[in-house]
Amino acid sequence: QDVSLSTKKNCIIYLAGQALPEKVKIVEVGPRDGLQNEKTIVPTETKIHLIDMLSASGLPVIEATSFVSPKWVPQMADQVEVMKGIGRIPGVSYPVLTPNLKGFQAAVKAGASEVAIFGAASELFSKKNINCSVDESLQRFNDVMKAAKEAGVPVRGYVSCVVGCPYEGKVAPEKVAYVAKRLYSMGCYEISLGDTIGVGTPGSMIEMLEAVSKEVPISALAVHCHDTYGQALANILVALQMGIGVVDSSVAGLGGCPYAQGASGNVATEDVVYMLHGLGIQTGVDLSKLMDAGAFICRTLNRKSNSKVAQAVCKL
Ligand SMILES: CC(C)(COP(=O)([O-])OP(=O)([O-])OC[C@H]1O[C@@H](n2cnc3c(N)ncnc32)[C@H](O)[C@@H]1OP(=O)([O-])[O-])[C@@H](O)C(=O)NCCC(=O)NCCSC(=O)C[C@@](C)(O)CC(=O)[O-]
Repeated sequence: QDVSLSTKKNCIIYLAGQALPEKVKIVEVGPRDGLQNEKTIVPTETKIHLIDMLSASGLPVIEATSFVSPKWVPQMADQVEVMKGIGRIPGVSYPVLTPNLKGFQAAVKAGASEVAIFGAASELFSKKNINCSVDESLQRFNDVMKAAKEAGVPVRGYVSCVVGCPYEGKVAPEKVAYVAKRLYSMGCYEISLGDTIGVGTPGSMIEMLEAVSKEVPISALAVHCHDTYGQALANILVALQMGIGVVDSSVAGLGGCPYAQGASGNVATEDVVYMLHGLGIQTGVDLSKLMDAGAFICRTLNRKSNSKVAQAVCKL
């Protein structure tokens, strides 16, 4: 079954009268967000092979690993070996998570040329995830940002729990707007808005995006949707309708945050690419090669893909 760009001829860049971006940048987070919660340690060679396959599929950004404490996230303890082992394709970016200056310095030493800092709109989640309050985290991120500016390293910013928190419940859009604005003002070139536990619906997404877009330009926003309640593609679609052109996703829908009980994987990259190509939106991704990467990691982890597209074409 051909699920490539066969629908491209019927380009619809308007959907129900609303303009959609002609191109979308996909930020593949599978090797980091997808694997960080795996109970069994995934061999470093497997991680490297996965990243190399994802690179070959045409993805422009692949979040490779994180420079966090191995006591907190043991699965990412081989971050240096991963960074040294991957075959980098020119034009592809391989950012890594850095929660503090220590992580930033180690990342740069290992060859990272882009990093991401990660905050939250919820106090309790911030405490559980990075062991500090939201304001303390912003202080730490300032230090990272200062060092990154000196080193000429671009920094992406995440805000977690943008519509709901596993510990606090509903999160007010103003809180999300506050943290997003602080990250943007300190110099993050892009702010990724994470529905960490996948509770958002198009209604709550629009409310949150309206509040955030008053503080941060739409052109600097990305959405990062987990698919716990099966709402991710609908939520991404409303973000596109609001003009957002950057979408985070995880091959085979792998993942979940270790500090967010009940969080399932990110939306599957295969499903996002299928939807975008069906809408006539360019991504530069070869869906067939992407599915090969998804099939490889599912085979290796001995599990079924969470991608509906992969299930439909039996590349499990
Ligand atoms: C932030 C800390 C380190 C604070 O942890 P802490 O315990 O408060 O840190 P500390 O400064 O007191 O140091 C304690 C120990 O950690 C070490 N340490 C300190 N920093 C580092 C570092 N960078 N790399 C390696 N080691 C580090 C430090 O050297 C020391 O080692 P010891 O003396 O005990 O041997 C910790 O809480 C942590 O590592 N948290 C990471 C949590 C994480 O990775 N969560 C998942 C990613 S976020 C996510 O998934 C959400 C997202 C982004 O996808 C978006 C969404 O979906 O919402």
